[in-house]
Amino acid sequence: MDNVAVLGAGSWGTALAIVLADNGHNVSLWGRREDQVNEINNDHKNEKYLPGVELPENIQATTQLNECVKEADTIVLVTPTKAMREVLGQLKNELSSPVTIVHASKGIEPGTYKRISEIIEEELPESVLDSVVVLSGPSHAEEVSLRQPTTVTVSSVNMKAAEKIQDLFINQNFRVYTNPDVVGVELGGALKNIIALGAGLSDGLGYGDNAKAALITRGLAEIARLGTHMGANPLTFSGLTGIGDLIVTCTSVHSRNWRAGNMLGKGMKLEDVLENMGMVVEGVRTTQAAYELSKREEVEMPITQVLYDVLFNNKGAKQAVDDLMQRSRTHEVEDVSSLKS
Ligand SMILES: NC(=O)C1=CN([C@@H]2O[C@H](COP(=O)(O)OP(=O)(O)OC[C@H]3O[C@@H](n4cnc5c(N)ncnc54)[C@H](O)[C@@H]3O)[C@@H](O)[C@H]2O)C=CC1
Ligand SMILES: O=C(CO)COP(=O)(O)O
Repeated sequence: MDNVAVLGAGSWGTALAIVLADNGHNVSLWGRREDQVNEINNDHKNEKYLPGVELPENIQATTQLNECVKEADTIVLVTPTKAMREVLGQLKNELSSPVTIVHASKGIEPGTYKRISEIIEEELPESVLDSVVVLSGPSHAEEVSLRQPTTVTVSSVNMKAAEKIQDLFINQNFRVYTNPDVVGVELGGALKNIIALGAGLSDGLGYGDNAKAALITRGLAEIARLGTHMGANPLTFSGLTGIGDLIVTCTSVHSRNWRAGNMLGKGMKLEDVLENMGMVVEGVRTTQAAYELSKREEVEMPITQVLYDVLFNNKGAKQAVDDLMQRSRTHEVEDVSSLKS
């Protein structure tokens, strides 16, 4: 039985805390709001993020970061990508010996184009960082919290650390695989959110399954194109953290990215969509980061490009789909294997 600190008491942090608590670990969950922490400790609920779900009693929440991490053998970071540097800045002051950090967030930082494991390594000194492990895959919090069958992948340059984290999380409802390709695992998880926005947008416009299948397939092609260019193993994109997560995010009503795209497709403005959601929609910032990175690296990403124009340049949703359909003709498979279209 381990002591595990989970930083981020939103949907995914709370769902992962449930998995860990089901496995018998002592879980300390860090939240920002006093009322939410009281609700978790006294009523064993987190109604805003996981309505109707009863939380195990071995999850104890706190607003005090030092309290949360002081006994922790492992720290699981599950705040939005935007908050990572701020949270790591606070965490650095609370650590005195090396600890394994697991992160389960999905994004790329605009401006630096860093993956989250790179941000962690930048912000935490080696003296307090044992290993970084990424946890990713097709896993909506709503289903994980109901103990529905789910599979994820953990990845690290230190495979012993990845296996330790596999042991920590795995149970009969939550099957955990390992993969040494950190770059591919992180990029697959981050970039699929862009395509999910596109799938929602297409559904919002009233287009059908043909359009969605096209977005998923051609989306995977551009994810793999950027990913392999950045050093990922192409095979990772046919796994759980590639096509697996792409399918679940593009087809599930649980997906915040899909829902945001859907509202955009129905004509809502981005700022109203984000306000309406009240939860993180990682795909918006990731679209900006991936668009800029693809320009810098000269990697063609047509879906990302039109999504960027919809989000940041007022392009209409229908016009975006028309633009994709009217691109100059190209090969299909060559496009992936030669990394050029
Ligand atoms: N919800 C899901 O099913 C899944 C989410 N993820 C990823 O997990 C990450 C977190 O997502 P969710 O939990 O769903 O988001 P959420 O919107 O449900 O919750 C985010 C939580 O982070 C907290 N937070 C925000 N800024 C913070 C800051 N500066 N300091 C401390 N806490 C802060 C919020 O108060 C909230 O409790 C995202 O990167 C998302 O892509 C990954 C897999 C599944
Ligand atoms: O990453 C997820 C499922 O694997 C969650 O996706 P959303 O952030 O779109 O809800």
